[in-house]
Amino acid sequence: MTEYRNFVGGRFLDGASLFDDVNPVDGTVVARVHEADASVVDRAVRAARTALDGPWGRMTVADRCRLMRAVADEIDRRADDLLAAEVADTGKPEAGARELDIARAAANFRSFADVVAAEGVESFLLDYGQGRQALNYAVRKPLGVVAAIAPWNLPLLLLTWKLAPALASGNTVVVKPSEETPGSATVLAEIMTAAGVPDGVFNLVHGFGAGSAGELLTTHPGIDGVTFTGSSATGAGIMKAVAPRVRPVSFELGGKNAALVFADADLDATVEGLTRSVFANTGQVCLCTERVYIERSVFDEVSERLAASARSLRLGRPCDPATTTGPVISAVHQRKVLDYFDLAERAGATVLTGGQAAKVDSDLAGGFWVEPTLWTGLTNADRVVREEIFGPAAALIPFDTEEEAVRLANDTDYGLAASVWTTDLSRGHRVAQRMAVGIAWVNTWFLRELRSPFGGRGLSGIGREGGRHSLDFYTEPTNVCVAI
Ligand SMILES: NC(=O)c1ccc[n+]([C@@H]2O[C@H](COP(=O)([O-])OP(=O)(O)OC[C@H]3O[C@@H](n4cnc5c(N)ncnc54)[C@H](O)[C@@H]3O)[C@@H](O)[C@H]2O)c1
Ligand SMILES: O=C/C=C/C=C(\O)C(=O)O
Repeated sequence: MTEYRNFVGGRFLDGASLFDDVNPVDGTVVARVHEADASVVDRAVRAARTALDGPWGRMTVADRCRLMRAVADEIDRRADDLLAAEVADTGKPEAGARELDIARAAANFRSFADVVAAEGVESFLLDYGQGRQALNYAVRKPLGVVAAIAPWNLPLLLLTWKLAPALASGNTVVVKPSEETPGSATVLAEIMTAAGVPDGVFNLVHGFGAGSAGELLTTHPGIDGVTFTGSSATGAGIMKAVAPRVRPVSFELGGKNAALVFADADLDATVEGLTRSVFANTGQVCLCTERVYIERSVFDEVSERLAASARSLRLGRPCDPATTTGPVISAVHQRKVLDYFDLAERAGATVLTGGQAAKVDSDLAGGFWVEPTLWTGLTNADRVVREEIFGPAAALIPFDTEEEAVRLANDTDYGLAASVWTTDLSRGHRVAQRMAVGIAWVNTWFLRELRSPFGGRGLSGIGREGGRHSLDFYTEPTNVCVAI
């Protein structure tokens, strides 16, 4: 049986206890995971501090960026091992995981190597009277020892989205992957060593959240900042944990994302795009659409075509090329999603498609399967339309005017993403700019420019990461003012 160990100061360490790593496709145990206790977490934070004060802390930007590219190359070389670990933990279809999760991990490191290598020094000449001048320049220094806590939906993509800028900026890290998906982060530890990243720069602790490695890490006095991706509730808990020491946080949290479909949209492209935006990764992407507002004149046509597209999705084994959709991550999450299915029906929803636990082959019956689901007959007042489900489901709601569409879309406590579908690009720009979100797509979805600001507002997060925006979190500028 595979065992996933903690990785501290360049060595794999046993944990105080073991927990099961379950494959959501069939409910079988695929590995045993070493849970880090307080002593292992403390050793990891100390190793990170020691590394920061060692050769890594004195490394030139050019050498660090060279190492980031070496990590990306090693990710490419170990792609099959990363894919196997990610698929065993998540049950997601192999083709999609290779194309998105694994490929983006390498791209994240290359993107931030480019950003850091190109980053200059911000400077200003101050004229302060009688011909006198002062030169101001801001040098960026690493934040220090960064705690990176990742979720289970895009484990490697989201972990490396934090790791790449953190390491490229000269920090050292202690990462805590989700207890549901320990595998790819453990392979990444091997990759770091193989790429030449010095011992102690990358440390990995396994475990759970409150009362386990996650909370032990965020409350550790040796942590200089926390970057976290996960639920809004957990984000709030982490804010409390770091508040006594006033440590900075960067949060990518939940979403309740809207799509606006106008009557003049290219309906073929829109139905294809919406099918991806609602059901990608079995709806377990914080950017997924869970509210689809459709101009009334095309409401019936779009609803019927979207339902037909959802019914064409194929739930099955990750290795089957015909599989489009995997299970949800766990029995607990399956119950949460099914409870929302029940809530929708109690709220009077019409189930266009889905609404139940999915029927699968007997050898998969131990897995956590749900039907891709679409509802009509709900409103913004319903809990199912206000609360994040984080599963393969969306409510379809009609609108009559652009103003009404904008109001409905922005009527949420979240603020992560939106998509606007129209062939009138003036309207596309106008409506996208009015979305109270971090990222608004027009006639596309989940198309990512890694240098652009990415993140959410309200319950969807704090801060932006991406390109130079990541440097605002992972570095601390010191402005030097020199009287000339
Ligand atoms: N905005 C994004 O980019 C994004 C990405 C993925 C998931 N999410 C959100 O995350 C949720 C689903 O993912 P999840 O169930 O893994 O989220 P989660 O918040 O339960 O867990 C995320 C991570 O935080 C850890 N954790 C939990 N409690 C903690 C605590 N008190 N202290 C420290 N660490 C703790 C977990 O062990 C895990 O590693 C959904 O709400 C989804 O929208 C957001
Ligand atoms: O589930 C959340 C997905 C987040 C995606 C990113 O952070 C990204 O594409 O960089």
